[in-house]
Amino acid sequence: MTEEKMRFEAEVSRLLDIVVHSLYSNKDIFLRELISNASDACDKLRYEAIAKPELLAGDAEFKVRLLTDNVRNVLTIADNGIGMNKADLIDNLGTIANSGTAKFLDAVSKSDNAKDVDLIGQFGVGFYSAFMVASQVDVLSKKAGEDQAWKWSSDGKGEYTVAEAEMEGHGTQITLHLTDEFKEFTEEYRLRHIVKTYSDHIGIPVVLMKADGDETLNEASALWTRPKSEVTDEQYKEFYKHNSHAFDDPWKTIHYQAEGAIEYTGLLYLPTMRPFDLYDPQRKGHLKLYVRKVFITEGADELLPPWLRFVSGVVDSQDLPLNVSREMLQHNPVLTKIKNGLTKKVLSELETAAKKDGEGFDKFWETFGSVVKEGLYEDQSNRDRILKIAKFRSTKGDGWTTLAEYVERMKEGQKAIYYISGEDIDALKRSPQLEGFAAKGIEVLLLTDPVDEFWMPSVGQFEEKDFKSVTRGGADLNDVKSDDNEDSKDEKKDDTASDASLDALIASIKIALGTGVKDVRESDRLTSSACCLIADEMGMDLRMERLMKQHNRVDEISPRILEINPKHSLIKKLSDVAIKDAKAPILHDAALLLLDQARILEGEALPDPVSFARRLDLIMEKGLGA
Ligand SMILES: Nc1ncnc2c1ncn2[C@@H]1O[C@H](COP(=O)(O)OP(=O)(O)OP(=O)(O)O)[C@@H](O)[C@H]1O
Repeated sequence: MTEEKMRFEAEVSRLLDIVVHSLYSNKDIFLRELISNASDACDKLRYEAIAKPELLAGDAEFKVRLLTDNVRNVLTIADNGIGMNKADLIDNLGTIANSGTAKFLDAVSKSDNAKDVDLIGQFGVGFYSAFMVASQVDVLSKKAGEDQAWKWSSDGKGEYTVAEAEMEGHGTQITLHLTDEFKEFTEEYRLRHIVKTYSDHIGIPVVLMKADGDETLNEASALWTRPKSEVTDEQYKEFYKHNSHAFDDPWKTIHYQAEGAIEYTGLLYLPTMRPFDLYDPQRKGHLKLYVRKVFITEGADELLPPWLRFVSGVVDSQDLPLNVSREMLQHNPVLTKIKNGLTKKVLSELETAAKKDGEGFDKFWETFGSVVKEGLYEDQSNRDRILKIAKFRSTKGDGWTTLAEYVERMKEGQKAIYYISGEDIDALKRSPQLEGFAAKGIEVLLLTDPVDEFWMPSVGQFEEKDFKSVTRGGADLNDVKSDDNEDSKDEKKDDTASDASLDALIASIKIALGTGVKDVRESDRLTSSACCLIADEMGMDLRMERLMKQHNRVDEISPRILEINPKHSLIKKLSDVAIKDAKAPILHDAALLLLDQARILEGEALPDPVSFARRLDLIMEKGLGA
C-alpha cells in the first residue's frame, strides 16, 4: 500500500495552529461540527440518489454512528453519506476549500488579538476543530459509486498522509485519537449530553454503539417538521447555528406552515449579528430548500430577493417534484410563489417588530437597514412597505426617525422631504448647505449608506412629497414660514450686501472662475459660511457624482454652482470693492480662494493645492499689512 505524504496549505497550518491553541473555550463543539458534516454528507447523497438510486447500494437508512474505545482513548464518528475520494480528501481537508474559513483567517490576521472571541465567534472552522481534542485524526472514506476507499491521517502539525484503504460500504469514518486531557469524550454520558444539546435537531439518527445495544441520542426528526409547541427555544437556536453556520443567537425565529394553493413549511431566522460576508458578491445565502425533507440546494436566489439575503433557515416544499434539479429551479412558478410568500412573511414580521419592539427593530435596522434599502429600488412590489418601516438619522436628535414621523414634523409651507448624503454623520451635520435649513428649523435627513444614492432618485417621493437634496438646485426656503426670531433677522436689510454691489461681485467672480463653475449666485441657504457648492437642479447630486467618480462610473465631476452668502461680512466687503472697481486684483484671488474653500468644505481634494497655498499666503501677508 503506497502512502503519500503531503503538506497542508500554509493557510491550513495557520488555521490549525489557532484552533489547537484554544480558539474556543468550549471544546464540546468539535462533535457538533463533525456530526453536522456527517449529516450534510447524507443530505448530499440523498439528493444525488434521486437521479442515481444505485449510489445507495441498498443502504438507504442514513445515520451517524458514534463508536468509543475508552481503553485506546478513541472516538469514531461514522456516516453512510456521500463519502470522499482521494481528490476530495486533498481538496477538502488539505486546503482552505471553504470561503468562510479563508475570511476567518483574514479577519484573525487583521485583529490585534488572535483570541478576540467576538470576532472568532462568527466563524466555524468545521472539520479542523477535531484537532482541539485529538493528537491524531484518521479519516477513512469511500465515495458512493466508487470502489476504492482512502485513508487520510494527520497529527495536525503541518503534514498529512493519504493512502489506499479497505472499507465496507460508502461514507466516512472519522477516528479521533483523543489526548489524555480529553478522555471524557469516550464517556457515554458526555456524548449523550453533547448530542442532546447541539445536535438534537439533526434529521437523521445519531446512534451511540454500545455493547448492550445501540442508543439513538437525538430526536432524529427534522426540526421544521415538528409542531411549534414541541420545539424549545434552545432547539430553535441550536438549529439556527447548525443550519446557518452562525454563532450568534437569532433575533427572530419564524416557523410556519403555508397552506392553500402552495404548501410549504418555512423556518426562517433573522440574525442578530451581521454575517461578515454580507456584501461579498460570491456569498451563498443560508436558506436551504428541501422537497419533502430531501435537501435540494442552499442559498438559491430563487428563494429570497437579495435584499433579504441575511435571512437563513429552511423551506420545505410539498409541491415541487422530488427530482427537481438545481437548474430547473430558475423561473419555476412554484418557487416564485414561495419566494413571494417568504418575502411577505418576513416583511410582516418586520412591520410587527417596528410597531411593538422599537428598540429591537432599531438595532436590527442599524445592522441590516443598508441591505433592506436595496429593496427600495430592486423590488418595486414591496417598495411602499419597505419605505414605511425604513429608518433614518436626521438633524433632529440622535435617534432614528421614520418618514411618516418626519412628515408630521414638517414646517408650514415646507413641500419637500430634505436630505443630505455623505459618508460620515458628523461631517454631514456640519455641512454649510444645512445652515439655512437649521435657521428655519427645517429637519434634514442625514443619509450615509452608499445605497441611499441609488434608491433616492428612483423612489422620488413619500406620501406625495418629493425627496430633495439640499446640495442640489434652489433651496426654496422662502416659502417656509420662519421661526419668529429668524423673521426679524431676515428683515434687517442693512445686514446684507446691496443688490447692485452683489451683482458686481458675482460678475467678477464669474469672470475669474470662467468654466470652473457652472454658475455663481446668491444663496438663501447659508447663514454663517461665506460660500458653498451646489449641484444643478437637473444635474447629479454632489455626493452621488463623487461616489460614481470613486467607482469610475463617471470620468469627470461636472462644474458646480458656487453660492455666496450676501450676509457674510467677507462677501459684503468684497461686494463693496467690486462695485467701486470691478477689476481690482484682489477679486480674482478671492474668487479662486472662495471656490477652493467651498471644495474643502465639501471634503473634496483641491485640483491645484500649490496655487491655493500661494494665494492664501499672499492674502495673509496683506492682512498683516506687509
Ligand atoms: N463526513 C464527511 N463526509 C463527506 N465530506 C465531508 C465530511 N466531512 C467534511 N467533508 C468535506 O470537507 C469539507 C470541509 O469541511 P469543513 O467542516 O472544514 O467545512 P464546511 O463543513 O464546508 O464548512 P463549515 O465548517 O463552515 O461548516 C466539507 O465541505 C465537505 O465537502
